[in-house]
Amino acid sequence: MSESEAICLVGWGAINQRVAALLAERGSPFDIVAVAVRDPARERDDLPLGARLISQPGDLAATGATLVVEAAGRSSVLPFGRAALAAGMDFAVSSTSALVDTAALSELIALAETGGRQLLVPPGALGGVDALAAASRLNLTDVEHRIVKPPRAWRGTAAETLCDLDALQAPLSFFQGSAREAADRFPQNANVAVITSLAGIGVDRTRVTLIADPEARLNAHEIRAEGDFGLLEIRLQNRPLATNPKSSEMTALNIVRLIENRAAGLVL
Ligand SMILES: NC(=O)C1=CN([C@@H]2O[C@H](COP(=O)(O)OP(=O)(O)OC[C@H]3O[C@@H](n4cnc5c(N)ncnc54)[C@H](OP(=O)(O)O)[C@@H]3O)[C@@H](O)[C@H]2O)C=CC1
Ligand SMILES: O=C([O-])CC(=O)C(=O)O
Repeated sequence: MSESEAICLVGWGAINQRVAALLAERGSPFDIVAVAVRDPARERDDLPLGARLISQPGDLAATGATLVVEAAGRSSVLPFGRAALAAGMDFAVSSTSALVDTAALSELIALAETGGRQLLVPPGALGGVDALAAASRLNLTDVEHRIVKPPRAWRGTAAETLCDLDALQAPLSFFQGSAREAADRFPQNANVAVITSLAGIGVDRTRVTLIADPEARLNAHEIRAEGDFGLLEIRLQNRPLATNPKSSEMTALNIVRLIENRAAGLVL
């Protein structure tokens, strides 16, 4: 790999802590120069060596980062995305539910284009997004995304108002609707549906089913797409992250892949 790149992480939760740990373990030549958190006064003894804490989007410009990686939450995407792209940094989004807001998405894309930078959407907890995005160059007629997670991954979400998660004896489909509805109602679990939508036929035509399965131990994503290219069927079963059962290990791995690819001679 070539010379190191300066990175700012927005959010210091399950995903970004795992990203930092994986980069360090792998000896990847990247400098995490800053971490954006909501409360910089709170002590954190596990920060990457040399990283400074910031809290405001306006603090980004002085960090010297060239890539900003968001894994914080939906409300952080627009302010940090705006600030990063306006400061000439690329911006990678994890809380993709924020991108159902068409005006916000258009604004970020326009900022990226004006500044010659990129708004990056890594595959998150998914795989096969490349094939879906390629397939969308021809006509796609149908895209469905089913998300199957153990009940504990749905705790603290609107699923609790739709079913009794503790009483489940068999898999229960508690939501069916568009990717837009799924992302708006389940922003902690349905970011992936927006990624599928952006790669495929958009947030209003992508059909989403959410399932709580008492036998499941892993977070599963099943995508089925049909179109002029043929038929795509993908089923991924991801290990949840130790510190957040809603989020999958694959999300951190895909960010590590994005980061390492920026300096790699061979890009995969
Ligand atoms: N694209 C995808 O496929 C996936 C996306 N996600 C999404 O990625 C995001 C991160 O997930 P995960 O790491 O598991 O979540 P966590 O809850 O573990 O961590 C999020 C962290 O972000 C911090 N935070 C929240 N808002 C802000 C803000 N405005 N500025 C700075 N920090 C902030 C919180 O810190 P504190 O509360 O201390 O301020 C918290 O530590 C979530 O939105 C999640 O829904 C998750 C899985 C897959
Ligand atoms: O990690 C996952 O399996 C997906 C997820 O939480 C999301 O899309 O928000």
